[in-house]
Amino acid sequence: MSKKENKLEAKNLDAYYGDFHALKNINIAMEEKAVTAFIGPSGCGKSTFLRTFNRMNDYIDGFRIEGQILLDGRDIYNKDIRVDELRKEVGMVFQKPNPFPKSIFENVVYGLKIQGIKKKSVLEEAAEKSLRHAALWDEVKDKLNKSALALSGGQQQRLCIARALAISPSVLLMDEPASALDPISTAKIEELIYTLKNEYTIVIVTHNMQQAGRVSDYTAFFYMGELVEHNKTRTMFTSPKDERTQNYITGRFG
Ligand SMILES: Nc1ncnc2c1ncn2[C@@H]1O[C@H](COP(=O)(O)OP(=O)(O)OP(=O)(O)O)[C@@H](O)[C@H]1O
Repeated sequence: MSKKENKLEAKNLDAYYGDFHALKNINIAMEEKAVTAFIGPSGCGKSTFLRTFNRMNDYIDGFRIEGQILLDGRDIYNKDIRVDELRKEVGMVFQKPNPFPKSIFENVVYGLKIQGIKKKSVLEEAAEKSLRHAALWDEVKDKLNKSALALSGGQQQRLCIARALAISPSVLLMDEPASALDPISTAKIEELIYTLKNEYTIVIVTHNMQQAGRVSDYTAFFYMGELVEHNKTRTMFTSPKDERTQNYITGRFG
């Protein structure tokens, strides 16, 4: 099998919140249609780094980057990049499920409606496809017009994944997507991530090392704003190269 292309890359990336140097000379290339987990102790920069891939940090006063973030080889911080177009390509799911106070159906088709798609049959088809993809269809198909807020936390998170998938991204960023969920819902999200990687490039921030071991092909370990080590997950967990990685994965700090 030929080697997969690099979907996402960071080159000599530094990031700052005002004077605070949050990410220090990060270099990484992430394969397409693979799952990469970002691990590391609290405050080491995982979420900051994740958010650079869809420019979510742009909203934060005083935040700036140096270096490059490439999506399919294109620098997404270039002046000619439209951020709304970028976010269609790079979807995001957050730690706490954040459905809108609308019906299940309206949540899923929200992004499509913003794009101006009005035709009912197109929206219905997209809603079903996305909900099936997010492994939620069977649980909600008879109550699409009910409020999304009446769903369980785990269902709400899968709904948010369906909402992200509806706009056909190629990358899915997930910031601790299961940390607010019970073990059964967590297992469902993990299974889902495993199936989604056939079609999407997935980057997941997780505090749970077992979870990183279960769902990811590659793991990147961050420590105090540095990328210490990036390798195949199995290699990283069995024979880490750096002492700091070893200390972290054996629970000696963090
Ligand atoms: N909006 C902000 N303004 C200023 N500093 C920030 C901001 N967001 C994050 N930071 C700082 O940047 C550093 C990295 O934070 P980040 O949230 O990326 O870490 P993290 O590894 O994701 O942590 P956690 O695992 O606790 O979520 C921390 O020192 C944090 O205090």
